[in-house]
Amino acid sequence: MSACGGPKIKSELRVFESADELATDLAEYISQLSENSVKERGCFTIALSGGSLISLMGKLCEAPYDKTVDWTKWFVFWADERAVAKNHIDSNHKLTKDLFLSKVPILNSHVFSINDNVTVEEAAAEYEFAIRQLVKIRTVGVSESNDCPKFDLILLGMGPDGHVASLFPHHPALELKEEWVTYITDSPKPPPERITFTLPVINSASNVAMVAVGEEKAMAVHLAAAGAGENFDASSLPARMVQPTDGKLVWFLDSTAASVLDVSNGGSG
Ligand SMILES: O=C(O)[C@H](O)[C@@H](O)[C@H](O)[C@H](O)COP(=O)(O)O
Repeated sequence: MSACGGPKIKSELRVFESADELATDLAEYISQLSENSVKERGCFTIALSGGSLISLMGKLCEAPYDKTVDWTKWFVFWADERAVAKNHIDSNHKLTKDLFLSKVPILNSHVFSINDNVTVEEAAAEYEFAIRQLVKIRTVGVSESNDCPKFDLILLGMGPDGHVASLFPHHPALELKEEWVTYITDSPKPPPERITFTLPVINSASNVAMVAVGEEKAMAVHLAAAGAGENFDASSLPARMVQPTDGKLVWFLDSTAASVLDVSNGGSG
């Protein structure tokens, strides 16, 4: 692995020769954050996205993590979900259940999936309400700088267009300041209807990990992680708008996704 940081404060870039090496480090990173949160707060709140990220988390289900992680203290959320039935092939819940949740002893009552039986508008409102209840009792922490939930870790994939969660380039959802969870009906990546965390929630997390593998992500990684010109329109690249206020951002990249980066400019921030 080579490590370097971009110009942003509190961000780190981790570049790996292969997706397999990335997956090994990602499992260790998540397990360490889980251990720290359980020690400090008695629980670990983690929000997941869809895509290749979930299979890259696979090593967490293997030794030693299957035994060493305190799974009963995990509370699982989704940073975004597609508006399809929970058993549909496109469902992020199904993906996570098949590849992860079915393999580790996380309590069912600690898994906060998004309602697939109502409209996206209702599902987003319901999800935000559920998170508000958990913030009130401090199962989910609260940001010191605003009243946003402070997840211990939000894991995000990134599309070649720089979208994260279901926040797409130039979409009005990028501008939302008050909402914690919103919905869209015009996703350029199918399916069109989705529910997503907003940027204020993502940027209030204690830790955000952005995970990207593959050459098709290289240009977006370069622009989002390493910097772009001053006149760069941030809304054209949502990944660049991921800048935790008080938390730490770590990029996990394979060498192809990092191929356009100039790592010589790096250094942990
Ligand atoms: O549900 C989704 O579509 C996502 O949460 C989305 O933001 C995903 O993480 C990226 O598109 C990266 O996906 P890949 O890693 O599969 O390219």
